[in-house]
Amino acid sequence: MALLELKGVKKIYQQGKVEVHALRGVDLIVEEGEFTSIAGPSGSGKTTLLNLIGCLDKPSEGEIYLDGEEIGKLSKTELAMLRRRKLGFIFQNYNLIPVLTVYENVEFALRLLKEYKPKEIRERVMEILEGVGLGGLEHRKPNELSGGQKQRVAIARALVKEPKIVLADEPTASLDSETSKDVLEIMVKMNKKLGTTFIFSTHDPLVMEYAGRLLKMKDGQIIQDERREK
Ligand SMILES: Nc1ncnc2c1ncn2[C@@H]1O[C@H](COP(=O)(O)OP(=O)(O)OP(=O)(O)O)[C@@H](O)[C@H]1O
Repeated sequence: MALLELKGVKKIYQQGKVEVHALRGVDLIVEEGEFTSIAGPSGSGKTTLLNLIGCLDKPSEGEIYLDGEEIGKLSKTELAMLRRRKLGFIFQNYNLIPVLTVYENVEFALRLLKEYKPKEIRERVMEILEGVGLGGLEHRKPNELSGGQKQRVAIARALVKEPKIVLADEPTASLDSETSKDVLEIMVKMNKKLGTTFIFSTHDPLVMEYAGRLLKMKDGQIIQDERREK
């Protein structure tokens, strides 16, 4: 079974009396270890699709299987557990906790899981911070970091629990092109090292260039699915 499978997924938002058809029947299979980017014009449904894959919302129709489980059948609590254990999120605006240090921001994601002993937590956090090139900066607060460094903290936070999939909504939108490149290189490196599946939504041609698979969306449907040799 594929890591992720969407079958006939539709999403309809109710805007007062008007129905907005954000996804109009999406079929998609994503295998473990893919580095996939979703492109498409504004309003084509990219964020809606990521939100459904991220178990932040449920489809109006169709089925989504994540690591063998159909997410439409899960309760809110089960969905939250699944999200915590199997998914990592990276956002355009980093979403770091400003009062916590770099170390504590990353540590927090592991503490939530309640599965690791303090020593293990320390080892894992330090290892992942080294991995994303933030060794030595663990005592800084987010406002003492550059944009690229903040996004690296977000990457470390997403990866520290070794999720099955990392979902990144416009991860380079707040970064200049040089920094975007650095951040993408880090994600490629972690994708290769840990085998984590990455799914991006983006307008950034650079992200599309790095992607091993490029999906194009239009009007709530996937209209192109292109794989590239890397
Ligand atoms: N909560 C909501 N309620 C009603 N309509 C919504 C909601 N969220 C999104 N939409 C609509 O659904 C459609 C798809 O939106 P979505 O945010 O998924 O597009 P997108 O491709 O991510 O766009 P962008 O590139 O601008 O972020 C749009 O028409 C949008 O207005």
